[in-house]
Amino acid sequence: MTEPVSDAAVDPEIAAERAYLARARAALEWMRTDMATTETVQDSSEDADYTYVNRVLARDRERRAEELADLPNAPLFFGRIDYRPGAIFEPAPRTGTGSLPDTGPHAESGAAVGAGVPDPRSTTTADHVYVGRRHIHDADGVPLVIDWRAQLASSFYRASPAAPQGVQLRRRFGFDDTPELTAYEDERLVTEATPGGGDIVGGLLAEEIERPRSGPMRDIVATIQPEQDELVRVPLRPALCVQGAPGTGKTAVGLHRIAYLLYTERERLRQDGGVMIIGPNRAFLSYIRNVLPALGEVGVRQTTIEELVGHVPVRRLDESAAARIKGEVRMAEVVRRALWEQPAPLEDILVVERGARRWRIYPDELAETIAELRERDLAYANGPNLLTQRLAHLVMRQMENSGEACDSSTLTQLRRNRSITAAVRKMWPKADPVRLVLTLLTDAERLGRCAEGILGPEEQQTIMLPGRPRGPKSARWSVADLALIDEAAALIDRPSTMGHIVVDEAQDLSPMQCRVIGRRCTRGSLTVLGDIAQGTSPSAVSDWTTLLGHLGQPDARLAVLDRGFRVPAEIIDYAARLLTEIAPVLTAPVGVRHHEEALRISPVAGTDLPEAVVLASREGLKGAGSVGVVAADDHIDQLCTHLRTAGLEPALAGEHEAALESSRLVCVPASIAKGLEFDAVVVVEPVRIVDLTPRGLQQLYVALTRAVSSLHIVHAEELPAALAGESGSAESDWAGAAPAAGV
Ligand SMILES: Nc1ncnc2c1ncn2[C@@H]1O[C@H](COP(=O)(O)OP(=O)(O)OP(=O)(O)O)[C@@H](O)[C@H]1O
Repeated sequence: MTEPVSDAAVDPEIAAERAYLARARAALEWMRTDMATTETVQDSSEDADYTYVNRVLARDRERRAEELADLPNAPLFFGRIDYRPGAIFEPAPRTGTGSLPDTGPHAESGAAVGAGVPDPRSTTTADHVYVGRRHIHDADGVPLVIDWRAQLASSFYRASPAAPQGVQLRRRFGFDDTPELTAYEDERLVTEATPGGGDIVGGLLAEEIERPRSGPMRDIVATIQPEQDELVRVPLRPALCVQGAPGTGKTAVGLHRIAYLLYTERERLRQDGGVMIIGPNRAFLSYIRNVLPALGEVGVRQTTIEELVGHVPVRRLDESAAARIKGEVRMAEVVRRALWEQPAPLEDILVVERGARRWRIYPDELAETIAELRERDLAYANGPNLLTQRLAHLVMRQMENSGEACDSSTLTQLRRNRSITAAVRKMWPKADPVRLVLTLLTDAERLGRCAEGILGPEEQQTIMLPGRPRGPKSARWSVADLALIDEAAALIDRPSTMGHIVVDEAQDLSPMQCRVIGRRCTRGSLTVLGDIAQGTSPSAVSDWTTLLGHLGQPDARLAVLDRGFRVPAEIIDYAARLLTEIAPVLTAPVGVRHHEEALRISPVAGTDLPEAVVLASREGLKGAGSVGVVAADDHIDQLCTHLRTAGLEPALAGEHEAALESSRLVCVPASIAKGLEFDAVVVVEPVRIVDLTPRGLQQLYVALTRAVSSLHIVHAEELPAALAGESGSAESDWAGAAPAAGV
């Protein structure tokens, strides 16, 4: 790989690439104008239908023209791959009539772009294919830039010296903020072996990763790595599950995968209900919210499991024991029993009058009919209709047996018969999922009945709702309760499904939450992202096979990402010491970047701790980008206040939607640190994070792996055993550190 070249004055290549960029920009402008001004197809102003069609077409054109607007901050291309001359483009003379070549979702990789298509970038030495965020062609249909999702573009991401895929050279471009092309970096794939088997991180990639963080997550479309690209492009089905160490790009892969799937399967996904991404909390969703729009996708629902279930607001945190039991799959049967114990036969004979005659259905027949319906896998809400139908049939059969002439209208009349409809209402009461779970968790007798042989008496006691809520509104629901309510709701009426669901931080899902997602998923169209080592919820499972089973996707493809892009090797190696305790089955991740000074550990006296945090924060703020102070949830408010008193202006993550963007310094409760990242991180009193929750070590592992450039651990108490001892870090004894030093 060559050193990045960045001086336009001395490098004629940069001047040439800038000229090409200007040409692409002009072509995009032409595409936009063409889209906006081309006449609508139909033109018959007297015909109302045509007028309507014209309006629809015109609106569609306007929308597509808007999509073609030149985004001010996004370069039109970010890379180039070179093939031998004639491999991609035919060196035909320019005809001016070239048809639009197929570089779309289904175009063949590596095949010539199209017969008779002239190529402005085909030189005597190479065919140049430019890769960007969207396809751009000129007025003659000549492709100037291909969409990164086109099949041909996958070689930009995946070609390697070992498997060059016909690519001779890969060029990555660097841009300034305007965005003007200011640099390029070449990698020769055919003639030059890449040292380290292609595992090195190029200068522009390292620069991109280390670009100071401010605000939400950015897309990585220009620098997707081969192992990531492979996962972005796997087909819709079967389900894909990605186990990835912190910072290996799972979230990025999930988001780019959505953009890719929408490119290749847009219509199918739309017809199947659209695409949705489920994240762990609002802070995380706010952090990722800009990535899909930057990739041109605005119609993707981004939600948490709480919002997805809806029904009631969450107002309480369960004790761990209660959350664990409520999250277990055993609860599905308890809820099922609670719902299906509701239909019950009348104790008396059902008498149906028709004219002068009376027909009778006896309680045992009613019981048999209800039992038969219970056996069937039907949605509870469909029961009344079917029961009415069955009862009408029973009466009609009696009528026929007694010689009465019956036809289809007899059945219709019987179905409307008042005695029958009133009996059905009584026997098959309406069910409301919230009320059902409320009674189940407040009525010990009912819970005892439904949980018989499933939950022990102590477990039953543990999951009862606190207080004596009088109705669904006064009850203080927890997240775990929502999954029970959703289970009931889905038994009553099947929920609508989605074309594709991406679940991030999936390791934290309880089995009952997995069922919430699984039942909304169309035939295995699911991407599951997570890291078993970061499982912090009380009911998190410890292996993917079990979790995928609960999601209803036992045949999912399991892939592993283990090259860490976010966290420097010095930090990830240190944090990975915890793995033997929290996830012994996982191998330690490999950090692709090295920063010798990345890790610093400062033991201080207890009384000095708050000041030491101020000091560490100030130091972090000296660098560019964001600083995160992560501490135990019951400690963070106090630290935040202290930082404010010291004249710093930290935001508190989770306090409001835009907290992460409102200040360079952010205080983060450890419980919501997952998925976030900061240029510099200060982790305060690790042992306090560990002691606060049953999965405290996992919580600490999350906290330690949020840093892009530096991690500073400040502690007064002993470090957890796995982290104590030689770390190779710069260890400074801050006991008695003079806060007045004015750092
Ligand atoms: N190919 C890449 N090019 C540039 N940046 C990358 C690349 N892959 C990952 N990154 C960056 O590394 C950081 C971590 O990525 P991401 O958040 O997707 O990782 P993750 O595996 O989901 O991490 P975690 O498990 O901690 O949530 C992000 O800033 C992302 O932009």
